[in-house]
Amino acid sequence: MTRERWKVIGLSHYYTVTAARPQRHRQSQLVALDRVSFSQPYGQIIGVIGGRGAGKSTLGAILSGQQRASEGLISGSTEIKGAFILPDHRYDERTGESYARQQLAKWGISKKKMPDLLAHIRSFSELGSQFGVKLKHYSLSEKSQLAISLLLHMAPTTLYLDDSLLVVKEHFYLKVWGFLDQLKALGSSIWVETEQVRRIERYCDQLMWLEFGQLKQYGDVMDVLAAYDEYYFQLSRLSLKEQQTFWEEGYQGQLLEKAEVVSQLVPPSSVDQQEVVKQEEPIEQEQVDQPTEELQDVAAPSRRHRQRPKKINRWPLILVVLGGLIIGGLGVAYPYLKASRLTLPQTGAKSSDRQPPVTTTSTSLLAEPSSSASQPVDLKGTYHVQAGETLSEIANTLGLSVAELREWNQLTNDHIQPNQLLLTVEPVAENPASNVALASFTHSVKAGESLATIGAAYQVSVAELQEANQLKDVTIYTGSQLALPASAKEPVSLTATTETLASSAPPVSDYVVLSGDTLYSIARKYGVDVMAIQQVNQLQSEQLSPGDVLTLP
Ligand SMILES: Nc1ncnc2c1ncn2[C@@H]1O[C@H](COP(=O)(O)OP(=O)(O)OP(=O)(O)O)[C@@H](O)[C@H]1O
Repeated sequence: MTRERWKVIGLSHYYTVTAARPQRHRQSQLVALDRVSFSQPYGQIIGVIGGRGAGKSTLGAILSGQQRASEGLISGSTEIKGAFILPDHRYDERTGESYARQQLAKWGISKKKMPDLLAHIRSFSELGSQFGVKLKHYSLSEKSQLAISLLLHMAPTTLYLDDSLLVVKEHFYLKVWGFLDQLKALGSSIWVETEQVRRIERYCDQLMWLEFGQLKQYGDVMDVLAAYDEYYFQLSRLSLKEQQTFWEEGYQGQLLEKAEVVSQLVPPSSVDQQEVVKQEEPIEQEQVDQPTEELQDVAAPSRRHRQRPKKINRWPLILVVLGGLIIGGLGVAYPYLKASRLTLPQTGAKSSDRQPPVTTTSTSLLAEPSSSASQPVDLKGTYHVQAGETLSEIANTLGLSVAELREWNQLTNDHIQPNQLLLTVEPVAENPASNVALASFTHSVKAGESLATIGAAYQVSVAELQEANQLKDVTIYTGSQLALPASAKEPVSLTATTETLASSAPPVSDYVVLSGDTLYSIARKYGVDVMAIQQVNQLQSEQLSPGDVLTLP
């Protein structure tokens, strides 16, 4: 029986993202990793692949101890973790040798072993006399050669390597792989993230494929590659616009929205322009290199006991309503998807319907449109407004009065929009907490709500809402009725959901000052103000010493 080195269970990671104008600093939690679980035997090279923003680097940062996960458990011996990181500008004034010496000291290499190791690193890196030159004079490939040589000579038991940073000449690249093979033989777990899977495919024992924070497939290299190729082949057949929508929906699906400060609904085009402020939570290597063979909770301490977004049982009434709808021959259309023949919901890592990750072999993006989806049919008791129609025309057509339509739809005037869904029966009961008209199974849009916030509340994706309402974009109007898709669950108060998340957001972390750090470099790294750091820490000067612990504002 193969002994597993790693067992990772339900690894999730959230980032707080803040959209700048025009959304007035709306905050969301981005699910960068969504309950990823896997195990890995000793001495293997795992290739990590996936589209943009799939969560690869986040996984790497967690596995290599650069970052703590929001949730999840990792078992296994993890004595020496290493990630391939190029020296940044903080080290500009150091020579390659002094940088290497400092890193080795950080990793606990004794003074006795140091000269020997430095000599090996100098030779392996092929830097020669440049080893004694300041890093600010190094080219990218020279920095890359230095960093990888250092890392390999640490013989880490767990190593995460982002292939795209390995900007080296071919012969050096091959030399690195030769070394990796030796480490593998010693039992190291090696993770190589790559954009060019063909470049590393032959070296890998297994492939891990992530998309939108979810584990899509993990296992045999050829199997995963076949599925991955097919997925991207199908994607490439879509038009550029459809591809953009695909990526946008995937990203939106990862967001747990905070509904509050949305002053107005924003059309999709403006989403592209939004500036996302990333909040990083790096931690120091030494803090996490704790040897352990136990299953350990890898979440940040403050978040270990956080509540997950509330799990809601399926609303029994939905079944009743749905039964009726299905029998009534409900058909919904999603014109965009129909046209593209692309089923997107599985690709969006919809935060609200997150399932325990499964290794899936189904990767086809294509689905034949079902016959029931070919003709848009309104939900029973609702009416989709067509372009140019007025409220009184609709009332006439339906044999209703304008007053009835206004009352049932809570309209304060007769203004209606194309595609707006109107209730055409009197709501039987209203659940004030959920804002749902039970009779018709619709949601009345309130000011400040968006498809994403409504989707989060009912645990459906934006795409599903668009499909149910024949919406080509995400524009919705206050007061209008939205049809809820069949998969909608009992709504939660969105504020409660987002508050739970917000309260579990990472606290302001402490930073341990490293040699070479300055107040300015720390401030720049964490996007905070130098004076703010001074104030919070009551610093009288800018003088810092390695080992000082700073509270970051
Ligand atoms: N510090 C951060 N703050 C906020 N969001 C972040 C942060 N770091 C990453 N993200 C977001 O998390 C998601 C996963 O990012 P990650 O870098 O792990 O993906 P990736 O698979 O490495 O992407 P790529 O291949 O594009 O580099 C992305 O949507 C990214 O925008």
